[in-house]
Amino acid sequence: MKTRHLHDPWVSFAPAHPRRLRPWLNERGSLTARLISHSKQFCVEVIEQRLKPVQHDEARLVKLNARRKGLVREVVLRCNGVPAVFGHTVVCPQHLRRTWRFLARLGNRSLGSVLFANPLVVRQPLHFQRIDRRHPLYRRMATLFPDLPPTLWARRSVFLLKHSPMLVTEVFLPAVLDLPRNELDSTQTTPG
Ligand SMILES: C=C(O[C@@H]1C=C(C(=O)O)C=C[C@H]1O)C(=O)O
Repeated sequence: MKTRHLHDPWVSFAPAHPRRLRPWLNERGSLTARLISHSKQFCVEVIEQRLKPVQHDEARLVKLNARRKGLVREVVLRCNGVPAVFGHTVVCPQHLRRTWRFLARLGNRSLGSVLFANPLVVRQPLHFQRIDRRHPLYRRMATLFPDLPPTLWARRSVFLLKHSPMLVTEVFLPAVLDLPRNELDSTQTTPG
């Protein structure tokens, strides 16, 4: 069922267009795995991982008092050396001591390689938003990438482990559309 909340710009359905982006937006498995399967070379570039203020809607999703700082991990997922996805992950610091303690040692390994390997991790539904310079994540990306298009598609979801939430937001850069299709795409193309 499609839901659009009056004051929440994140929607529960992926857009129909751009058509070539849909398989990426709708990917329910690891985005890392999909990027790897579509590129010759893949790497995670960690931009920063530290305590910093987070947006109120993010704080609410990770059960963080909005006046406190969250642990924020920002990465660029590069395919064949080209930035393809900007990853922005938020957790409440108190959950770093136990549930999400692996984050301290993750480094430039993909978060997805750990999350999707743990059967106890539950992913809540994805939500989507087309962001522009009015959104703080877009403005953050503008400091990292020259010549951004005026709008970018983003998706986010909460990963739960022992009732501790981790909010993962992924913003898709134009280079994703240039990645070659592969044999999986023909079986997984979203109809319509
Ligand atoms: C959740 C995943 O992990 C990816 C890797 C990230 C990281 O290393 O910080 C962040 C966002 C994700 O795109 C995934 O691969 O699906």
